[in-house]
Amino acid sequence: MLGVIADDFTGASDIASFLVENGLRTVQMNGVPHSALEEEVDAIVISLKSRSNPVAEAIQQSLDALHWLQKNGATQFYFKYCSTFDSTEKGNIGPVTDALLEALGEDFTIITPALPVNGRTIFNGYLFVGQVLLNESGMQNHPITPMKDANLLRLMDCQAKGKTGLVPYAEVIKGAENVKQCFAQLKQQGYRYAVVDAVDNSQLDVLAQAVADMKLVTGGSGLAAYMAKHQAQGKTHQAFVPPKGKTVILSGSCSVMTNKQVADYQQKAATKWLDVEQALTRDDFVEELFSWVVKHLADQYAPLVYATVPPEQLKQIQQKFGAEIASQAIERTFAQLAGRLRDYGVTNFITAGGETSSIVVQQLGFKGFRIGKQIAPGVPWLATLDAPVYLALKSGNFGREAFFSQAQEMMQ
Ligand SMILES: Nc1ncnc2c1ncn2[C@@H]1O[C@H](COP(=O)(O)OP(=O)(O)O)[C@@H](O)[C@H]1O
Ligand SMILES: O=C(O)[C@@H](O)C(=O)COP(=O)(O)O
Repeated sequence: MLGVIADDFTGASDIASFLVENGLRTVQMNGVPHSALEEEVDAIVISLKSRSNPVAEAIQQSLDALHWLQKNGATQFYFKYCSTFDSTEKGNIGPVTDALLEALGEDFTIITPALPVNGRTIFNGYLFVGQVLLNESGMQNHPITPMKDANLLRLMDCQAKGKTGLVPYAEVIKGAENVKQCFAQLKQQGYRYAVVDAVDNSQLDVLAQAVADMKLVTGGSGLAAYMAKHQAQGKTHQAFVPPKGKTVILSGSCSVMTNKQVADYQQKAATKWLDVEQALTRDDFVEELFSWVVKHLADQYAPLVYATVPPEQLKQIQQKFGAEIASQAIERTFAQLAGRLRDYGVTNFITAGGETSSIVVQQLGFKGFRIGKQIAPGVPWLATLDAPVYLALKSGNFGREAFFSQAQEMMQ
Protein backbone atom coordinates (compact mmCIF):
# COMPACT_ATOMS: atom_id res chain seq x y z
CA MET A 1 0.00 0.00 0.00
CA LEU A 2 1.17 3.51 -0.85
CA GLY A 3 1.35 6.03 2.00
CA VAL A 4 1.51 9.67 0.95
CA ILE A 5 2.62 12.55 3.18
CA ALA A 6 1.52 15.80 1.54
CA ASP A 7 2.86 19.14 2.79
CA ASP A 8 -0.40 20.98 2.17
CA PHE A 9 -4.08 20.25 1.53
CA THR A 10 -4.38 21.32 -2.10
CA GLY A 11 -1.31 19.21 -2.80
CA ALA A 12 -2.92 16.28 -1.00
CA SER A 13 -6.13 16.44 -3.02
CA ASP A 14 -4.03 16.93 -6.18
CA ILE A 15 -2.11 13.68 -5.69
CA ALA A 16 -5.17 11.82 -4.37
CA SER A 17 -7.09 12.73 -7.52
CA PHE A 18 -4.36 11.31 -9.78
CA LEU A 19 -4.13 8.11 -7.71
CA VAL A 20 -7.89 7.60 -8.02
CA GLU A 21 -7.94 8.50 -11.70
CA ASN A 22 -5.30 5.84 -12.30
CA GLY A 23 -7.17 3.13 -10.45
CA LEU A 24 -6.06 3.13 -6.79
CA ARG A 25 -8.71 3.13 -4.06
CA THR A 26 -7.61 6.17 -2.09
CA VAL A 27 -8.66 8.14 1.00
CA GLN A 28 -7.35 11.53 2.03
CA MET A 29 -7.03 12.24 5.76
CA ASN A 30 -7.12 15.63 7.48
CA GLY A 31 -3.83 15.56 9.42
CA VAL A 32 -2.55 12.47 11.22
CA PRO A 33 -5.61 10.44 12.28
CA HIS A 34 -6.13 9.52 15.94
CA SER A 35 -7.44 6.05 15.19
CA ALA A 36 -6.81 3.22 12.75
CA LEU A 37 -8.31 3.26 9.27
CA GLU A 38 -11.22 0.86 8.89
CA GLU A 39 -11.63 0.93 5.11
CA GLU A 40 -9.66 -1.27 2.76
CA VAL A 41 -7.70 0.97 0.40
CA ASP A 42 -4.70 0.92 -1.95
CA ALA A 43 -3.40 4.35 -0.94
CA ILE A 44 -3.74 6.76 1.97
CA VAL A 45 -2.90 10.45 1.61
CA ILE A 46 -2.26 12.43 4.79
CA SER A 47 -2.74 16.19 4.38
CA LEU A 48 -0.41 18.27 6.53
CA LYS A 49 0.10 22.02 6.73
CA SER A 50 3.87 21.76 6.96
CA ARG A 51 5.16 23.56 3.88
CA SER A 52 6.08 26.82 5.53
CA ASN A 53 6.10 25.93 9.24
CA PRO A 54 9.26 26.11 11.33
CA VAL A 55 11.43 23.21 10.21
CA ALA A 56 11.28 21.24 13.50
CA GLU A 57 7.47 21.31 13.37
CA ALA A 58 7.40 20.18 9.73
CA ILE A 59 9.72 17.27 10.54
CA GLN A 60 7.67 16.21 13.57
CA GLN A 61 4.38 16.30 11.64
CA SER A 62 5.90 14.33 8.78
CA LEU A 63 7.38 11.67 11.08
CA ASP A 64 4.06 11.31 12.93
CA ALA A 65 2.38 10.82 9.55
CA LEU A 66 5.01 8.25 8.53
CA HIS A 67 4.56 6.24 11.72
CA TRP A 68 0.76 6.24 11.40
CA LEU A 69 1.02 5.12 7.77
CA GLN A 70 3.43 2.32 8.73
CA LYS A 71 1.04 1.13 11.45
CA ASN A 72 -1.83 1.18 8.97
CA GLY A 73 -0.19 -1.02 6.38
CA ALA A 74 1.72 1.29 4.04
CA THR A 75 4.81 -0.29 2.54
CA GLN A 76 5.99 2.43 0.15
CA PHE A 77 6.03 6.14 1.02
CA TYR A 78 5.66 9.28 -1.08
CA PHE A 79 6.54 12.75 0.18
CA LYS A 80 4.36 15.06 -1.94
CA TYR A 81 5.39 18.70 -2.34
CA CYS A 82 4.52 21.37 -4.84
CA SER A 83 5.09 21.06 -8.58
CA THR A 84 6.55 24.58 -8.34
CA PHE A 85 8.72 23.32 -5.43
CA ASP A 86 7.52 26.20 -3.16
CA SER A 87 10.54 25.85 -0.92
CA THR A 88 13.32 28.43 -0.90
CA GLU A 89 16.91 27.75 0.14
CA LYS A 90 15.63 27.79 3.76
CA GLY A 91 12.66 25.52 3.00
CA ASN A 92 11.46 22.26 4.52
CA ILE A 93 11.70 19.79 1.62
CA GLY A 94 15.36 18.90 2.27
CA PRO A 95 15.08 18.52 6.06
CA VAL A 96 11.82 16.55 5.87
CA THR A 97 13.26 14.26 3.18
CA ASP A 98 16.33 13.65 5.38
CA ALA A 99 14.17 12.86 8.40
CA LEU A 100 11.99 10.43 6.43
CA LEU A 101 15.02 8.68 4.91
CA GLU A 102 16.58 8.29 8.34
CA ALA A 103 13.38 6.97 9.92
CA LEU A 104 13.04 4.40 7.13
CA GLY A 105 16.72 3.39 7.32
CA GLU A 106 17.25 4.43 3.68
CA ASP A 107 20.06 6.44 2.12
CA PHE A 108 18.74 7.46 -1.32
CA THR A 109 15.69 9.00 -2.95
CA ILE A 110 14.61 11.11 -5.90
CA ILE A 111 13.38 14.69 -6.33
CA THR A 112 10.75 15.06 -9.07
CA PRO A 113 8.23 17.91 -8.88
CA ALA A 114 7.44 17.55 -12.63
CA LEU A 115 3.76 17.72 -13.62
CA PRO A 116 3.74 18.07 -17.41
CA VAL A 117 -0.07 18.17 -17.71
CA ASN A 118 0.07 21.51 -15.85
CA GLY A 119 3.24 22.71 -17.60
CA ARG A 120 5.79 21.84 -14.88
CA THR A 121 8.81 20.16 -16.47
CA ILE A 122 12.43 19.53 -15.50
CA PHE A 123 15.40 19.73 -17.86
CA ASN A 124 19.05 19.53 -16.74
CA GLY A 125 17.76 19.93 -13.20
CA TYR A 126 16.01 23.25 -13.91
CA LEU A 127 12.29 23.52 -13.18
CA PHE A 128 10.16 25.17 -15.87
CA VAL A 129 6.58 26.46 -15.66
CA GLY A 130 5.23 26.51 -19.19
CA GLN A 131 8.03 27.87 -21.36
CA VAL A 132 9.83 29.87 -18.68
CA LEU A 133 12.05 29.07 -15.73
CA LEU A 134 10.32 28.80 -12.35
CA ASN A 135 11.87 32.08 -11.19
CA GLU A 136 10.42 33.94 -14.19
CA SER A 137 6.94 32.41 -13.93
CA GLY A 138 5.40 34.70 -11.31
CA MET A 139 6.49 32.32 -8.53
CA GLN A 140 9.31 34.79 -7.74
CA ASN A 141 6.51 36.94 -6.22
CA HIS A 142 4.93 34.25 -4.06
CA PRO A 143 3.85 35.77 -0.71
CA ILE A 144 5.47 33.07 1.46
CA THR A 145 7.92 31.11 -0.71
CA PRO A 146 9.27 33.48 -3.39
CA MET A 147 11.14 31.20 -5.81
CA LYS A 148 14.22 33.11 -7.03
CA ASP A 149 16.10 30.05 -8.32
CA ALA A 150 14.91 27.31 -10.69
CA ASN A 151 17.84 24.94 -10.14
CA LEU A 152 16.58 22.02 -8.06
CA LEU A 153 20.08 20.70 -7.31
CA ARG A 154 21.13 24.04 -5.84
CA LEU A 155 17.92 24.38 -3.83
CA MET A 156 18.31 20.88 -2.38
CA ASP A 157 22.01 21.42 -1.63
CA CYS A 158 21.09 24.51 0.42
CA GLN A 159 18.38 22.72 2.39
CA ALA A 160 19.45 19.11 2.87
CA LYS A 161 22.26 17.26 4.63
CA GLY A 162 23.48 15.26 1.62
CA LYS A 163 24.62 15.90 -1.96
CA THR A 164 22.22 16.11 -4.91
CA GLY A 165 22.96 14.58 -8.32
CA LEU A 166 21.13 14.57 -11.65
CA VAL A 167 19.70 11.91 -13.93
CA PRO A 168 19.51 13.92 -17.16
CA TYR A 169 16.92 13.57 -19.91
CA ALA A 170 19.31 11.66 -22.20
CA GLU A 171 19.64 8.92 -19.58
CA VAL A 172 15.95 8.81 -18.63
CA ILE A 173 14.82 8.09 -22.19
CA LYS A 174 17.04 4.98 -22.26
CA GLY A 175 14.50 3.28 -19.98
CA ALA A 176 13.85 2.14 -16.43
CA GLU A 177 16.79 -0.28 -16.12
CA ASN A 178 19.19 2.47 -17.18
CA VAL A 179 17.64 4.91 -14.69
CA LYS A 180 18.15 2.35 -11.93
CA GLN A 181 21.82 2.05 -12.93
CA CYS A 182 22.14 5.85 -12.79
CA PHE A 183 20.74 5.74 -9.25
CA ALA A 184 23.26 3.05 -8.28
CA GLN A 185 26.15 5.10 -9.72
CA LEU A 186 25.04 8.28 -7.98
CA LYS A 187 24.72 6.40 -4.70
CA GLN A 188 28.20 4.97 -5.12
CA GLN A 189 29.55 8.48 -5.71
CA GLY A 190 28.08 9.60 -2.39
CA TYR A 191 24.92 11.31 -3.62
CA ARG A 192 21.83 11.03 -1.43
CA TYR A 193 19.21 12.50 -3.80
CA ALA A 194 18.75 12.46 -7.56
CA VAL A 195 16.85 15.14 -9.43
CA VAL A 196 15.34 13.35 -12.44
CA ASP A 197 14.55 15.19 -15.66
CA ALA A 198 11.03 14.86 -17.09
CA VAL A 199 9.84 16.99 -19.98
CA ASP A 200 6.77 14.93 -20.71
CA ASN A 201 4.74 12.09 -19.28
CA SER A 202 6.75 9.34 -20.98
CA GLN A 203 9.73 10.07 -18.72
CA LEU A 204 7.46 9.87 -15.67
CA ASP A 205 6.21 6.51 -16.93
CA VAL A 206 9.82 5.26 -17.15
CA LEU A 207 10.66 6.70 -13.76
CA ALA A 208 7.61 5.09 -12.11
CA GLN A 209 8.99 1.70 -13.15
CA ALA A 210 12.49 2.59 -11.93
CA VAL A 211 11.21 3.52 -8.43
CA ALA A 212 8.83 0.58 -8.00
CA ASP A 213 11.01 -0.81 -5.18
CA MET A 214 12.20 2.48 -3.71
CA LYS A 215 10.99 2.81 -0.12
CA LEU A 216 10.75 6.62 -0.15
CA VAL A 217 9.88 8.61 -3.27
CA THR A 218 9.52 12.39 -3.27
CA GLY A 219 7.94 14.69 -5.82
CA GLY A 220 4.80 16.28 -7.25
CA SER A 221 1.68 14.43 -8.30
CA GLY A 222 2.90 13.71 -11.86
CA LEU A 223 5.10 10.74 -10.98
CA ALA A 224 2.53 9.37 -8.51
CA ALA A 225 -0.02 9.15 -11.33
CA TYR A 226 2.26 6.73 -13.21
CA MET A 227 3.17 4.76 -10.09
CA ALA A 228 -0.59 4.29 -9.56
CA LYS A 229 -1.11 3.27 -13.17
CA HIS A 230 1.49 0.50 -12.86
CA GLN A 231 0.15 -0.68 -9.49
CA ALA A 232 -3.54 -0.64 -10.43
CA GLN A 233 -3.06 -2.48 -13.72
CA GLY A 234 -6.11 -1.16 -15.52
CA LYS A 235 -8.60 -0.95 -12.63
CA THR A 236 -10.93 2.06 -12.64
CA HIS A 237 -13.31 3.69 -10.14
CA GLN A 238 -16.45 5.76 -10.51
CA ALA A 239 -15.86 9.34 -9.29
CA PHE A 240 -18.78 11.38 -7.86
CA VAL A 241 -19.84 14.98 -8.46
CA PRO A 242 -21.35 17.01 -5.61
CA PRO A 243 -25.03 17.85 -5.27
CA LYS A 244 -26.15 21.48 -5.62
CA GLY A 245 -26.13 23.25 -2.28
CA LYS A 246 -25.26 26.47 -0.48
CA THR A 247 -21.82 27.33 -1.83
CA VAL A 248 -19.08 29.84 -1.03
CA ILE A 249 -15.70 30.58 -2.62
CA LEU A 250 -12.75 31.71 -0.48
CA SER A 251 -9.61 32.77 -2.34
CA GLY A 252 -6.35 33.51 -0.51
CA SER A 253 -3.93 32.79 -3.34
CA CYS A 254 -2.04 35.62 -5.08
CA SER A 255 -0.78 33.46 -7.95
CA VAL A 256 -0.92 34.64 -11.56
CA MET A 257 -3.69 32.14 -12.36
CA THR A 258 -5.82 32.89 -9.29
CA ASN A 259 -5.65 36.61 -10.13
CA LYS A 260 -7.07 35.75 -13.58
CA GLN A 261 -9.72 33.47 -12.07
CA VAL A 262 -10.89 36.16 -9.65
CA ALA A 263 -11.04 38.72 -12.49
CA ASP A 264 -13.09 36.29 -14.59
CA TYR A 265 -15.49 35.59 -11.73
CA GLN A 266 -15.97 39.30 -10.97
CA GLN A 267 -17.86 39.47 -14.30
CA LYS A 268 -20.26 36.73 -13.19
CA ALA A 269 -20.99 36.92 -9.48
CA ALA A 270 -20.94 38.91 -6.24
CA THR A 271 -17.37 39.32 -4.98
CA LYS A 272 -15.89 40.99 -1.90
CA TRP A 273 -12.27 41.85 -1.13
CA LEU A 274 -10.86 40.82 2.23
CA ASP A 275 -9.07 43.99 3.34
CA VAL A 276 -6.04 43.09 5.51
CA GLU A 277 -6.24 46.33 7.46
CA GLN A 278 -9.81 45.60 8.51
CA ALA A 279 -8.90 42.00 9.35
CA LEU A 280 -6.18 43.35 11.66
CA THR A 281 -8.15 46.13 13.33
CA ARG A 282 -11.85 45.24 13.49
CA ASP A 283 -13.36 42.67 15.85
CA ASP A 284 -16.61 42.53 13.86
CA PHE A 285 -15.00 42.07 10.44
CA VAL A 286 -15.69 38.32 10.16
CA GLU A 287 -19.31 38.99 11.09
CA GLU A 288 -19.58 41.59 8.33
CA LEU A 289 -18.14 39.17 5.74
CA PHE A 290 -20.47 36.44 7.01
CA SER A 291 -23.58 38.64 6.59
CA TRP A 292 -22.45 39.65 3.10
CA VAL A 293 -21.97 36.00 2.05
CA VAL A 294 -25.34 34.97 3.49
CA LYS A 295 -27.04 37.75 1.50
CA HIS A 296 -25.66 36.26 -1.74
CA LEU A 297 -26.08 32.53 -1.12
CA ALA A 298 -29.17 32.31 -3.33
CA ASP A 299 -27.51 34.09 -6.30
CA GLN A 300 -27.04 32.17 -9.56
CA TYR A 301 -23.30 31.85 -8.83
CA ALA A 302 -21.88 31.61 -5.31
CA PRO A 303 -20.36 34.65 -3.55
CA LEU A 304 -16.57 34.96 -3.58
CA VAL A 305 -14.50 36.48 -0.77
CA TYR A 306 -10.93 37.07 -1.92
CA ALA A 307 -7.65 38.40 -0.52
CA THR A 308 -6.06 37.80 -3.93
CA VAL A 309 -4.09 40.79 -5.22
CA PRO A 310 -1.53 41.33 -8.01
CA PRO A 311 2.22 41.47 -7.11
CA GLU A 312 2.55 45.27 -6.79
CA GLN A 313 -0.35 45.54 -4.36
CA LEU A 314 0.92 42.53 -2.43
CA LYS A 315 4.30 44.20 -2.00
CA GLN A 316 2.66 47.36 -0.63
CA ILE A 317 0.53 45.38 1.85
CA GLN A 318 3.51 43.35 3.01
CA GLN A 319 5.62 46.50 3.48
CA LYS A 320 2.85 48.18 5.47
CA PHE A 321 1.90 45.33 7.82
CA GLY A 322 4.69 42.73 7.51
CA ALA A 323 4.33 39.65 5.29
CA GLU A 324 3.76 37.19 8.12
CA ILE A 325 1.31 39.36 10.05
CA ALA A 326 -0.70 40.04 6.88
CA SER A 327 -0.83 36.41 5.81
CA GLN A 328 -1.75 35.18 9.30
CA ALA A 329 -4.54 37.76 9.60
CA ILE A 330 -5.96 36.66 6.26
CA GLU A 331 -5.72 32.96 7.04
CA ARG A 332 -7.36 33.51 10.45
CA THR A 333 -10.20 35.50 8.88
CA PHE A 334 -10.87 32.84 6.24
CA ALA A 335 -10.81 30.10 8.87
CA GLN A 336 -13.30 31.90 11.14
CA LEU A 337 -15.55 32.80 8.22
CA ALA A 338 -15.57 29.20 6.98
CA GLY A 339 -16.52 28.01 10.47
CA ARG A 340 -19.42 30.49 10.72
CA LEU A 341 -20.66 29.51 7.25
CA ARG A 342 -20.51 25.80 7.99
CA ASP A 343 -22.57 26.34 11.16
CA TYR A 344 -25.05 28.32 9.05
CA GLY A 345 -25.50 25.38 6.67
CA VAL A 346 -23.14 26.04 3.77
CA THR A 347 -22.30 22.62 2.33
CA ASN A 348 -20.04 23.33 -0.66
CA PHE A 349 -16.73 25.13 -0.19
CA ILE A 350 -14.38 26.14 -2.99
CA THR A 351 -11.05 27.43 -1.71
CA ALA A 352 -8.07 28.77 -3.65
CA GLY A 353 -4.52 28.59 -2.32
CA GLY A 354 -2.61 25.86 -0.51
CA GLU A 355 -2.13 27.59 2.84
CA THR A 356 -5.62 29.04 2.63
CA SER A 357 -7.25 25.68 1.89
CA SER A 358 -5.24 23.98 4.63
CA ILE A 359 -6.32 26.41 7.33
CA VAL A 360 -9.96 26.31 6.21
CA VAL A 361 -10.08 22.51 6.26
CA GLN A 362 -8.30 22.38 9.61
CA GLN A 363 -10.90 24.78 11.00
CA LEU A 364 -13.80 22.74 9.61
CA GLY A 365 -12.18 19.72 11.23
CA PHE A 366 -13.42 16.82 9.09
CA LYS A 367 -11.73 13.45 9.57
CA GLY A 368 -11.02 12.86 5.89
CA PHE A 369 -12.30 12.74 2.34
CA ARG A 370 -13.41 10.57 -0.54
CA ILE A 371 -12.09 11.76 -3.88
CA GLY A 372 -14.49 12.82 -6.64
CA LYS A 373 -14.30 13.99 -10.22
CA GLN A 374 -11.54 16.39 -11.25
CA ILE A 375 -12.66 19.95 -12.03
CA ALA A 376 -9.25 20.59 -13.59
CA PRO A 377 -6.09 18.44 -13.60
CA GLY A 378 -5.09 18.09 -9.93
CA VAL A 379 -8.26 19.65 -8.47
CA PRO A 380 -10.95 17.09 -7.57
CA TRP A 381 -14.21 17.52 -5.72
CA LEU A 382 -13.89 16.02 -2.24
CA ALA A 383 -16.68 14.59 -0.07
CA THR A 384 -16.05 14.59 3.66
CA LEU A 385 -16.20 11.22 5.43
CA ASP A 386 -18.13 12.76 8.31
CA ALA A 387 -20.95 14.92 6.87
CA PRO A 388 -22.64 15.88 3.58
CA VAL A 389 -20.07 18.58 2.90
CA TYR A 390 -18.12 18.97 -0.36
CA LEU A 391 -14.89 20.82 -0.99
CA ALA A 392 -12.76 21.83 -3.95
CA LEU A 393 -9.27 22.80 -2.80
CA LYS A 394 -7.63 24.62 -5.70
CA SER A 395 -3.88 24.98 -5.81
CA GLY A 396 -3.02 28.62 -6.49
CA ASN A 397 -1.67 27.92 -9.94
CA PHE A 398 -4.12 25.27 -11.14
CA GLY A 399 -7.28 25.48 -13.26
CA ARG A 400 -8.30 27.69 -16.20
CA GLU A 401 -9.71 31.24 -16.00
CA ALA A 402 -13.32 30.09 -15.56
CA PHE A 403 -12.48 27.57 -12.80
CA PHE A 404 -14.82 29.01 -10.15
CA SER A 405 -17.92 28.90 -12.36
CA GLN A 406 -16.91 25.57 -13.94
CA ALA A 407 -16.68 23.96 -10.50
CA GLN A 408 -20.28 25.00 -9.75
CA GLU A 409 -21.57 23.93 -13.15
CA MET A 410 -20.53 20.35 -12.28
CA MET A 411 -22.93 20.21 -9.31
CA GLN A 412 -26.05 18.12 -9.94
N1 LIG B 1 -3.66 40.60 0.02
C1 LIG B 1 -2.74 39.86 0.65
N2 LIG B 1 -1.77 40.45 1.38
C2 LIG B 1 -0.86 39.71 2.05
N3 LIG B 1 -0.84 38.35 2.05
C3 LIG B 1 -1.79 37.73 1.34
C4 LIG B 1 -2.77 38.45 0.59
N4 LIG B 1 -3.58 37.57 -0.01
C5 LIG B 1 -3.15 36.36 0.35
N5 LIG B 1 -2.08 36.43 1.16
C6 LIG B 1 -1.37 35.30 1.79
O1 LIG B 1 -0.59 34.66 0.81
C7 LIG B 1 -0.53 33.27 1.09
C8 LIG B 1 -0.87 32.55 -0.20
O2 LIG B 1 -0.55 31.22 -0.06
P1 LIG B 1 -1.49 30.06 -0.55
O3 LIG B 1 -2.83 30.15 0.07
O4 LIG B 1 -0.72 28.80 -0.31
O5 LIG B 1 -1.63 30.33 -2.11
P2 LIG B 1 -0.86 29.60 -3.32
O6 LIG B 1 -1.60 28.33 -3.54
O7 LIG B 1 -0.95 30.54 -4.45
O8 LIG B 1 0.53 29.31 -2.86
C9 LIG B 1 -1.50 33.00 2.23
O9 LIG B 1 -0.81 32.84 3.45
C10 LIG B 1 -2.35 34.24 2.25
O10 LIG B 1 -2.88 34.53 3.52
O1 LIG C 1 1.90 20.25 -6.92
C1 LIG C 1 1.20 21.26 -6.99
O2 LIG C 1 1.44 22.20 -7.76
C2 LIG C 1 0.03 21.37 -6.04
O3 LIG C 1 -0.46 20.13 -5.70
C3 LIG C 1 0.40 22.03 -4.75
O4 LIG C 1 1.22 21.56 -4.02
C4 LIG C 1 -0.40 23.15 -4.42
O5 LIG C 1 0.20 24.14 -3.62
P1 LIG C 1 -0.33 25.64 -3.73
O6 LIG C 1 0.13 26.21 -5.03
O7 LIG C 1 0.22 26.35 -2.54
O8 LIG C 1 -1.82 25.55 -3.68
